[in-house]
This record gives sequence, C-alpha cells and structure tokens, in this order.
Amino acid sequence: MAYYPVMLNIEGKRCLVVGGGSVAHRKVLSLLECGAIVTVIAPEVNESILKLWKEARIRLIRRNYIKSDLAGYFIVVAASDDRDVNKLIAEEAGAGGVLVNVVDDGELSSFIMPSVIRRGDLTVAISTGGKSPLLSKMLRQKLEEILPAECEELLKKLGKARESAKEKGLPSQEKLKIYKDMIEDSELKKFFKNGG
Ligand SMILES: C[C@@]1(CC(=O)O)c2cc3[nH]c(cc4nc(cc5[nH]c(cc(n2)[C@H]1CCC(=O)O)[C@@](C)(CC(=O)O)[C@@H]5CCC(=O)O)C(CC(=O)O)=C4CCC(=O)O)c(CCC(=O)O)c3CC(=O)O
Ligand SMILES: NC(=O)C1=CN([C@@H]2O[C@H](COP(=O)(O)OP(=O)(O)OC[C@H]3O[C@@H](n4cnc5c(N)ncnc54)[C@H](O)[C@@H]3O)[C@@H](O)[C@H]2O)C=CC1
Repeated sequence: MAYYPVMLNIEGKRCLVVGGGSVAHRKVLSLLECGAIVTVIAPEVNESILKLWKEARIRLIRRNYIKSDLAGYFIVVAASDDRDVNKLIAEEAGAGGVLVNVVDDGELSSFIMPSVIRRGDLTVAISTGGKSPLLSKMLRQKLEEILPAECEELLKKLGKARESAKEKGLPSQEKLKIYKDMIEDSELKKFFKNGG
C-alpha cells in the first residue's frame, strides 16, 4: 500500500495526544511546532510533558482515556503503552472521522509521521511507510548535514520573486528563467552540480 503524502495545515486546530511518555512528548512537540492547540490525556506524564503544561503550552487531563474523549478533535495521536486503548481510539476515530496516528500500529493509523527537516518554509519529510523508523531518522540526520544552509534565504527570495512575477503576469517561460537564474546564481549552484 502506498501512503498519500500531504502537507496538513493544523494551525489553531484542536489535537489530542493520549499518553504521556517520551513518544507522546515527541508527537506533542511536532504538533505544537505547527501551531496546533494540544490536549494530553494520561494518568502519568513525564517531566517534559509536565513542563509544557506548566508553561501553559498544552492542556493536560490526568486520567485514563475514556470513550468519546476524542470527539471534536481534528487529530488524535494514540501514544499510550496500552495496545487495547490505542486500538479503541483507532476504532472511535474511524467511526467519528477523526484523523488518527497510532504509535504502535501503522495499520490502524489513518496517517503516520515522517522524519522531518525544516529550513524556514522548506520541509523535507522522509518516510519508510512504517518499515524502518530508524532508517528514516538516519537519513534525516545525513540529509541535515548535506542540505545547504543557504536554502532558507534563497527560498525567501524565490518566494518574493514568484509573487512579483505573478503580479506582473509574466509569461511562464520568462518566469521560469527568472527562478532558474536565481538558483544558478546562488550558493546552491555547487550543490546541484556535484551534490555539495
Ligand atoms: C509507523 C510509525 C507510526 C508513527 O509514529 O507515526 C512508527 C512506529 C514505530 N516506531 C517504532 C520505533 C522507533 N521509532 C523511532 C523514531 C521515530 N519514529 C517515527 C515515525 C514512525 N514510527 C512511523 C513510521 C515512520 C516511517 O515511515 O519511517 C519518526 C520518524 C517520527 C516521529 O515519531 O515523529 C521518529 C524519528 C524522528 C527523527 O528523529 O527524525 C525510533 C528511533 C529512535 O527513537 O531513536 C524507533 C526505534 C528503532 C526502530 O524500531 O526503527 C516502533 C516500534 C516500537 C517497539 O519496538 O516497541 C513503532 C511501532 C511499529 O512499528 O509498529
Ligand atoms: N511511533 C514511534 O515512534 C514509537 C512508538 N513506540 C510505541 O509507543 C508506545 C509508548 O511509548 P513510550 O512513550 O515510551 O511509553 P511510556 O511507557 O513512557 O508511556 C506510556 C504512557 O501511556 C499512558 N497510558 C497508559 N494507559 C493509558 C490510558 N488508558 N489512557 C491514557 N494514557 C495511558 C501512561 O500513563 C504513560 O504516560 C509504546 O507502546 C511503543 O510500542 C515506541 C517507540 C517509538
């Protein structure tokens, strides 16, 4: 089965993470990074999650997940260490049309999370379709090393050039030449020529 890759806008959307261990913490951070409003439900939470709550960055409900807790959320992440609870959440999410990521079962998930590199508005996402998260992570680390820092600045400039070319209503070929020239004249020239 092939996963369908998308870039989801979750800014201001309510997202629920069930579980309070290190995996839950990683998922909470990635949701917060994208502007989600995050609630955590778990009887026990680790220090890192407690800190986020003390900083008022998340809402925290300290008890077990109970039926229908996920109603009204855009996304739910089932990150408890109880397989049955995670399964129940997946079933409820399926029935209620809520997007669900089950950390111990890709098959039950409506989406899985990739390894991510960010350079400003540039996002590189790597997934192995759940086959090897470790390989995703190692590829992410390697690509982070070789991806030129200049990407971020260049992308800002390309974004502006694209806006202004669109406003001027330039023909496609002309627009494309402007963008190509900007990339060719940038520090990224070497990277595209010989990979670094
Ligand atoms: C299917 C998926 C579901 C999902 O979580 O969305 C999933 C599932 C599982 N992960 C497990 C293990 C590990 N996960 C990591 C790390 C990450 N896992 C992430 C994603 C995903 N993990 C999704 C598929 C991603 C893909 O397609 O490649 C990353 C990329 C993103 C993120 O978590 O946000 C993040 C790296 C972020 C980064 O640093 O770049 C490490 C390495 C480490 O922790 O150092 C290990 C140990 C090594 C290993 O097992 O490979 C286990 C077994 C648990 C057990 O054995 O008990 C399961 C359950 C199962 O496989 O059934
Ligand atoms: N997707 C991924 O990247 C990875 C997934 N895993 C899987 O993730 C699961 C969680 O891992 P950790 O965070 O290390 O576990 P952990 O043991 O540190 O934390 C488990 C959390 O679940 C909570 N919990 C248990 N029952 C609950 C319930 N009924 N309702 C709400 N919360 C409940 C506990 O209070 C605790 O906060 C593991 O079962 C493991 O299989 C592990 C590594 C990576």
